[in-house]
Amino acid sequence: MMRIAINGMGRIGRLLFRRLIDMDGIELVAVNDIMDSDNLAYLLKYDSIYGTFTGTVVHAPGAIVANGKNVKALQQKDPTLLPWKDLRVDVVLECSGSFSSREGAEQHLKAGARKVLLSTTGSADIPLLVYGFNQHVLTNEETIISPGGCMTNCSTHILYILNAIGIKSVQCNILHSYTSRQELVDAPHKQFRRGRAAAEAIIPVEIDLQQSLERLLPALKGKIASVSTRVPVANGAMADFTLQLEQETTRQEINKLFATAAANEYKGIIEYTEDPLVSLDIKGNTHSCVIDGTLTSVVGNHVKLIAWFDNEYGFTTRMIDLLGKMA
Ligand SMILES: NC(=O)c1ccc[n+]([C@@H]2O[C@H](COP(=O)([O-])OP(=O)(O)OC[C@H]3O[C@@H](n4cnc5c(N)ncnc54)[C@H](O)[C@@H]3O)[C@@H](O)[C@H]2O)c1
Repeated sequence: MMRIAINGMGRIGRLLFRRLIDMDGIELVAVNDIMDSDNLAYLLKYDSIYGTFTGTVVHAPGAIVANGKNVKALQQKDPTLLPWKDLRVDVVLECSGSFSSREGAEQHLKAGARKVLLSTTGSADIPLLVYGFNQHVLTNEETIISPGGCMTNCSTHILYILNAIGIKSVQCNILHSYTSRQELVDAPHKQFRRGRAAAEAIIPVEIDLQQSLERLLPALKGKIASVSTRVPVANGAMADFTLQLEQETTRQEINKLFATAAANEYKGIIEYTEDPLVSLDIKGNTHSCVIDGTLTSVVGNHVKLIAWFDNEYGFTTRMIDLLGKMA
């Protein structure tokens, strides 16, 4: 039985809670957030994206009881003060977004956890393991690991597969639902545009996707540019890749490449579809990316490829996959 704690019960932390509570081989022993646990229990029960929890979830003093299982609920801002040693926590799922550097994540180890799995890319000194790409390099020695972000999980496979033809350059724009790292109404923000009303505008934001892709695919260093455009929907993302390949290709060749990958070695990681999807259709999809073959277009060696993903559900699926490798 792997003993798990979740630090940061936001969108990602709560979705992991819902998915892990009844999972074989997992014991969810504690959650921690700076917010009150009765509020967390309420948000676990009623979710604006994925609907009402199908089991039972109630708040008890110092605990959240879900499907009859008692999960300790802590309210501690400083991770070094968390009782991970007493609770014999094997892995902390660090989902607060506040401890994504090595120094930050190490605080959970100091508190007595054996290992930490981030919910984002993290600093460059933390091993970056994208499930379905390089998770096999994980050794038992690693105590802090990163699964990449949702955008990295989508893009890595696509660029790796297309680089079999040869990529000269790639421009990537991830059209992404708004997140809590934006403001709902206009407010001051270090990245000015993230401070603009999230549900009112199409908002380009700076991202670190290029850096993580260059770490994973060093052969593409200097060939990648990326931006994310936040759009007024609460869930879902559409990645739009424009590539110059080393040689001319066809729409049929590109689609065949991805349809074959999805049906074989990338089964469960990549999906290929020719259905006329919109972003809502991707809700609850467990794949890292869903290639939309209807939108592939090619002019000579110039390729446009579109992939959908559920930034929450698809991503937490990969975190859970990676967790399974952390025994
Ligand atoms: N939402 C997404 O689509 C998505 C996808 C992939 C990765 N991520 C990454 O996951 C992380 C969390 O994202 P989110 O969307 O769940 O954010 P969120 O804002 O919904 O949740 C963050 C939670 O952490 C809590 N928190 C803040 N400081 C804390 C502290 N010191 N100790 C404990 N808890 C604390 C907050 O109260 C909140 O409940 C971020 O790093 C984000 O980049 C998010």
